[in-house]
Amino acid sequence: MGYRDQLHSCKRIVVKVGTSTLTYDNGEIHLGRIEKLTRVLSDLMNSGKEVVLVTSGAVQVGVKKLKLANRPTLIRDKQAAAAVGQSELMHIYSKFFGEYSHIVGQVLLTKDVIEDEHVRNNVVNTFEKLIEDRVIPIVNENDTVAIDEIENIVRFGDNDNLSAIVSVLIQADLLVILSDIDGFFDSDPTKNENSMLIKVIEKITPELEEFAGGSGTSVGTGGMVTKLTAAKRATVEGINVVLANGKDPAILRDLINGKELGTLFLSQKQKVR
Ligand SMILES: Nc1ncnc2c1ncn2[C@@H]1O[C@H](COP(=O)(O)OP(=O)(O)O)[C@@H](O)[C@H]1O
Ligand SMILES: N[C@@H](CCC(=O)OP(=O)(O)O)C(=O)O
Repeated sequence: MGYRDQLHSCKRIVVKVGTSTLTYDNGEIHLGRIEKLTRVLSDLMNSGKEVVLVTSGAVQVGVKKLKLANRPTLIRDKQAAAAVGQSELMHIYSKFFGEYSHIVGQVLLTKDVIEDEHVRNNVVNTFEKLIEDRVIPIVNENDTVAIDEIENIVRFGDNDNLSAIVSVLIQADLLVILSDIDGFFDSDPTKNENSMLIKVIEKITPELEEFAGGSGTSVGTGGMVTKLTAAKRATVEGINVVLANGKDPAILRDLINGKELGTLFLSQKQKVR
């Protein structure tokens, strides 16, 4: 059996979608793509899979709703835009999933939920009950409070790592990160046209980490750096991770059917359920 064949039997799937996939180049919300995404995810649910969606986009949707001329740079301005955008984003997901008779539940988290056992258990219990009730949890960082300070640099939001944390907490079988790029390349393809796609990564080594650059767009946040740390976080805990292009969300179905698309980061251990 090839590496890709095992994806077919994945039952619990976390899908992360980034701002660049949810918006047009002009920053407006890409309703057609979100509609397709919800259709594919609804169909996966109907086929018996368990689906959790981790979505970015709150800041950008808020920027457009508030009719701001530019995406804000100040943290407080981004937080305010996210507060406006998050409710709009949920409205859109609820409307589209509702058309396919699926119910959504909003879960706003911070990455430190894993640090306290009591909090962690509450989060897991909420997810398990939503999944049991066939509700699709829609997760985003709680942008009002989620500010990371790494090496004295204040960073706002990192849904790549949040999606890995959620995948580990709920013991997902597969994490799919949908972005605006075909997968992980040996250098940033938006800067180097000779970059080569890496189809399978058996282990994330320091050499591979050197290939990861920042975001290529003004709306994206973490670029490949956060996607790689997320992939590491999930694969060491026994979860396969695929990074793929979300421009056509039907790719999700093809990936699960074993098609060689995107980059597959192989799980580093057998998962004990
Ligand atoms: N080695 C690499 N392989 C692929 N993309 C890379 C690499 N290094 C940097 N990137 C950049 O990362 C971007 C995707 O990250 P990001 O803009 O944060 O998207 P998202 O909104 O989906 O999280 C790509 O468009 C590309 O410009
Ligand atoms: N929580 C923020 C997104 C942070 C984030 O990780 O963005 P992205 O790099 O587009 O996945 C928002 O909803 O706008």
